[in-house]
Amino acid sequence: MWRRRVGALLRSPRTSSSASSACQSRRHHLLPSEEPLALNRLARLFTSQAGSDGGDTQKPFIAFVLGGPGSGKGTQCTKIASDFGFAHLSAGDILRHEIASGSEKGELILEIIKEGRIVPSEITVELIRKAMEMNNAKRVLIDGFPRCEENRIAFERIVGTEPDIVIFFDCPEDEMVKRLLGRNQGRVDDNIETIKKRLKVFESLNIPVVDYYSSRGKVHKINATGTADEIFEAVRRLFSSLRL
Ligand SMILES: Nc1ncnc2c1ncn2[C@@H]1O[C@H](COP(=O)(O)OP(=O)(O)O)[C@@H](O)[C@H]1O
Ligand SMILES: Nc1ccn([C@@H]2O[C@H](COP(=O)(O)OP(=O)(O)O)[C@@H](O)[C@H]2O)c(=O)n1
Ligand SMILES: [Mg+2]
Repeated sequence: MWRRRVGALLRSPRTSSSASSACQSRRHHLLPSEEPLALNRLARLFTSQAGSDGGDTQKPFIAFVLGGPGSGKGTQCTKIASDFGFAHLSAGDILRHEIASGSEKGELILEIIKEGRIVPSEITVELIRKAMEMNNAKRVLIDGFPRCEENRIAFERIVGTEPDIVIFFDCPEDEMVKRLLGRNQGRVDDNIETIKKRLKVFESLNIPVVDYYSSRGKVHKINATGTADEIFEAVRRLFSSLRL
């Protein structure tokens, strides 16, 4: 079974203390009252899967797509999805969708995104898990996640698997800033003040995740300068070489 059994999940610690402090203060941690609900839902999922297919579900091929804000993750993921048959799950889009739903959780997410900080991992991972479950795709791109060690550890704990590969779009800061200021999608975080904060968060919290996966031989670094089509040529070469 590619996902961890629920008993093991219930026994695991929520997050190690070093992991929780890795992202930021725990001020906005998931409300304690919400966790049992999440675990109950997970328990139901495991029960129903065991009944329908004997307990085993095929593990999808998972690619985490990382890079600084404006490095072109979303642009390249759209192309990969269309040419290589991947589902594209953008963590940022999933969080913005939750904001648009008008939920209480959405209000909290909005405040965090405006400040360029990272949303508590349990919230993001639970939303990604649900999106993966609904999608049920065999090949999945998870764009903009994990943003920090706490994200990474929470994914492993809640979804119970690791990515097959990690794509890292390497782009100079001045180019990222130029692209973000020209993005023009009306995003609350595409202003110079928030962009500076996002770049700091990227350096201090996201690069360590890239380093972690590099040490495990999973990272494919792509030079993200040049036109989107030029960059996609390198991406295409990489995906064509994978055993999917
Ligand atoms: N290679 C590129 N050259 C110039 N602009 C680009 C390139 N790739 C993407 N863009 C533009 O830069 C902005 C940020 O790209 P996006 O794909 O949203 O990046 P990310 O998801 O990493 O923030 C968008 O307006 C996009 O159209
Ligand atoms: N794993 C994630 C992804 C995004 N986010 C939040 O959502 C914002 C926008 O993320 P995004 O992936 O859409 O941003 P881009 O890098 O695509 O510009 C981030 O700056 C974070 O505030 C998060 O908290 N955790
Ligand atoms: Mg994006």
